[in-house]
Amino acid sequence: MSHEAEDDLLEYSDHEEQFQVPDSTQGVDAAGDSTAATTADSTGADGDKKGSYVGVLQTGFKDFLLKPELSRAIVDCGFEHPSEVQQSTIPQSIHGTDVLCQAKSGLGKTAVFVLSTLQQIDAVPGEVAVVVICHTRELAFQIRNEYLRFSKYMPDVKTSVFYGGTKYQDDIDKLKNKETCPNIIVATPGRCKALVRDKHANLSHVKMFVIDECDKVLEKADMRQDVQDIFRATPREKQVMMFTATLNDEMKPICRRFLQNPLEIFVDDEAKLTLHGLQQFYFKINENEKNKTLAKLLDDLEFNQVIIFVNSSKRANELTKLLQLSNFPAITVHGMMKQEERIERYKAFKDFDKRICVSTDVFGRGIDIERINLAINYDLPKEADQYLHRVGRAGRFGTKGLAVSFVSSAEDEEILEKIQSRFDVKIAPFPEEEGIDPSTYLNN
Ligand SMILES: Nc1ncnc2c1ncn2[C@@H]1O[C@H](COP(=O)(O)OP(=O)(O)OP(=O)(O)O)[C@@H](O)[C@H]1O
Repeated sequence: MSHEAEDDLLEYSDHEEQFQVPDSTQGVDAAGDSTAATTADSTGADGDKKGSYVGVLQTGFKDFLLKPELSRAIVDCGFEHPSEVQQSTIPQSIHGTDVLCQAKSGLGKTAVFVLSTLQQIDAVPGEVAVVVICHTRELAFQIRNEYLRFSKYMPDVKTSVFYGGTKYQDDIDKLKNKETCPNIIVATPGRCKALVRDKHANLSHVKMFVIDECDKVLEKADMRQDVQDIFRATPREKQVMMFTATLNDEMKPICRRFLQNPLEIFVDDEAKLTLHGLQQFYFKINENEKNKTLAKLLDDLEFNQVIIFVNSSKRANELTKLLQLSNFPAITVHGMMKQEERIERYKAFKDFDKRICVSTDVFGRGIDIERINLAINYDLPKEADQYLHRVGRAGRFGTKGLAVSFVSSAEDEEILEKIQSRFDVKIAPFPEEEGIDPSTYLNN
């Protein structure tokens, strides 16, 4: 089997789709909306301003005493105050402590590991010091871009992204040349494992190992095995950090096998995973009413950008065609597309060139598109956790947003019930008569 064919199998697939008392001595509850943070209402005077949600913490990034080149980049990125999860994690993670961190969607988990690794890195040419693993190619691409943003004033630090569906030889060439060999690798498990197995990636100098969306990455045996193989190629002594918004009790011990005496940050109550800036509604309709309802929503609602989730690549293609025929300028991203095209479309959506994106769960987690204020579940996901991740694409970093889900079967109704009871969120019938005041879900 060719490398590409092989690691394609091991990446996240569309069809794969089918919370908690801190229990460590170092456990901390950093749900992200307890005490201080809830006092900041995202609909307040400057409530639309990104980051204002967490401003009440009254701490600044300067309190972390980061390298000046990192502090400068933080200012350039427009980060004023650390979010609660950043506040509770960074002071220890920058000193090498292992971390297992659960915090709700969109509140800046990425910056925790990007800043921590950049703070500690000693970039030796030709040596890989940091490995970051995540479950999808677009997320890997996005994380690499975060590294580029924050290492802007650290010219010696080189970061590369490796994932399946691209030319294997290009990765090999990059790794074998001391001038281009990255100090930080961001990768999906399949490609990274192949590079390690074939001895193109030397991980013997790795000092920090990160798994983003760790519950997803370690959930299925094949991906977990790949990560274990990569992990084994790194030295025993290193810092390991893991992040996710959802972490059930079965996954915790699996994650802990990779960790030594970690700082554990859990959301002690699943209800706290609810995003308060996000309004959530449903339509109970038949399957054959979905298209008409969707078109009406897209006409009636005011959105900056919208993401529409479906449960298969085929449905994504069909729905996109239909929307285009109705003059909605939609694009689609799913796992059955050429990789370059996937990334091109991700960029077009991220750069606001496109406003409507139909996607499978390839975009269901981790993807951060600032202007999405509307998430639609054309198909309801099969798991309550996945609902939380999907709707979290809207309402990032305390901004406002709207989530609308179509419920069209008895199975959907059960899932809706589960979501509401587990996350203590009220998902109301969509108010068709009175409509929704756009100021409640539209960010300035
Ligand atoms: N302190 C901060 N101030 C302002 N913006 C921030 C801050 N921290 C993070 N952000 C921004 O918030 C957005 C969400 O961050 P990020 O993608 O890291 O969230 P996340 O916790 O990983 O979410 P998810 O669980 O959905 O993956 C990003 O656009 C990021 O740049």
